[in-house]
Amino acid sequence: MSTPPADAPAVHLHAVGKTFATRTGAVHALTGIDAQVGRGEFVSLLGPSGCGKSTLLRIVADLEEPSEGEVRVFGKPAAQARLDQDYGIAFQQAGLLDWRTVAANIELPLELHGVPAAARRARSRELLDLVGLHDVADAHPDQLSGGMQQRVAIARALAEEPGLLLLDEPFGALDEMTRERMQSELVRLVRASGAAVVLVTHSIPEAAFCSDRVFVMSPRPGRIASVVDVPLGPDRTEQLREDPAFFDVVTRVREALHAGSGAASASSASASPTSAASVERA
Ligand SMILES: Nc1ncnc2c1ncn2[C@@H]1O[C@H](COP(=O)(O)OP(=O)(O)OP(=O)(O)O)[C@@H](O)[C@H]1O
Repeated sequence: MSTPPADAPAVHLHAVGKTFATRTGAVHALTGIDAQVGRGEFVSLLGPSGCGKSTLLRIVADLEEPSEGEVRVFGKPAAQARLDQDYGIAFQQAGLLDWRTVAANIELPLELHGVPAAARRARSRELLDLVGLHDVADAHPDQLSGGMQQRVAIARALAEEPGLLLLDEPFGALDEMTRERMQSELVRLVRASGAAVVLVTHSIPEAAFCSDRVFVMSPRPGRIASVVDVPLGPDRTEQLREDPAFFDVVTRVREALHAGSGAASASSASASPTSAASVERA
């Protein structure tokens, strides 16, 4: 394989579509997805239930094959990026192993890839500090709250210093207050690590608070109906939630979501001139 360009975006999707063959016929989950996520950029995927958000994330992660189109992760085919551990992934269920300690859970991907014990331990200590959990390193996951378990899952996803984090509703099972706290922590963590993020969410405020851009999807077959730029700067602190600029973004995302639901046939990323320009921006 030729060497991928050093400035290739974290994610590049061109004309991606996905059709599932089921016993009751074909399910057209995604069509005509054209988008890029820049290095270090935080993008959310928002859209009605069943519009294909998780499927798109799974395609980027090479857990699902697209039926058509091209997927590149840091300029490489998705399968190569998976082999190279270019991304970390976390889902709504933290998916921790209860028989391993918190530190041992974080070290698991490093262990699987043959990283020596001393280096693994050093990395898990560093990550536990980063997520504020160093005092529960030797606890077991079932002794932690849901929010703490999600922090462990995110630390585990960051263990191999990936340039990209793929997150599917990671805070979906948490109460509202914990969820808000986790959002600011997540933004702080990924800014510190420099990773790009693709976050699947159902929450308009979550997408607005965390993202640099929000990709709003139409109902099935899912396409990117519009892209909302979020000009709220790099620091996302709790005060931002009271800021009129934040309300403005929430309103724009909500309007885009409603417009997208009524315009299932709108062409992807061309709902407005700014959207088209944004989606092509690396
Ligand atoms: N393995 C599969 N086989 C058949 N159909 C599937 C499969 N995976 C997903 N689908 C269908 O594809 C469509 C998109 O599903 P997906 O889970 O990606 O949507 P979503 O936007 O993430 O939904 P939600 O917001 O409810 O989690 C749905 O109609 C779903 O039933």
